[in-house]
Amino acid sequence: MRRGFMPSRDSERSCIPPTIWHRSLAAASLKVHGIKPASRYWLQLEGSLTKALQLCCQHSFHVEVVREGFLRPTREEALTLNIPQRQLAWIREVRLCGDGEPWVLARTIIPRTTLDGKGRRLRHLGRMPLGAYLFSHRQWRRGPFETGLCQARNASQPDVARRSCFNSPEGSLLVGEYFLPTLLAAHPLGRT
Ligand SMILES: C=C(O[C@@H]1C=C(C(=O)O)C=C[C@H]1O)C(=O)O
Repeated sequence: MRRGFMPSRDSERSCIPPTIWHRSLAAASLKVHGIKPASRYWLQLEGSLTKALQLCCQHSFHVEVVREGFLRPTREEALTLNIPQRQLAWIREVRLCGDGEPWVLARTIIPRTTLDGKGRRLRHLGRMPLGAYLFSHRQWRRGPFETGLCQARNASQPDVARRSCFNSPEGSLLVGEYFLPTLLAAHPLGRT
């Protein structure tokens, strides 16, 4: 079982806690005393997370860009994407907010080669959800999910996450989604 420990990087600036990645939800479940039903629901959700969150909103959904730019991925992220360990990548960290409050933190790593050609659009998403781009271009295919166990530093931080690679002829990118307690409390089983 491949496990990746993502040590805190720029931890004083990143809002995302260090996370240990496991090949599957079952593998991650063996490491903790059970994973809550609400966490399981969101960890296993198929399709666009953005769309699922929008269905839970009473009045508004928006993306807050926390930081975006050419930064160095962690060694573990570079290994996952099979890119040189010291190569910069376009890194996007956002909050996905429902009805005005953050529900999901997301961290996306986009290798430089993926930004060539049509992929250059990925540097200019701004407040447009990444999923709106990926799921509207058929050449992008999502790989399997890994489950992450976060080292939350306080009760407002996520304790579970998922991540997957999206692949296309233009290249790949790695999307991590960290589920906040606010979402799990308000919408334990998604739209009701
Ligand atoms: C991949 C998706 O895009 C979402 C939007 C993101 C963004 O705008 O940066 C990042 C992760 C996702 O939760 C999705 O909607 O499933």
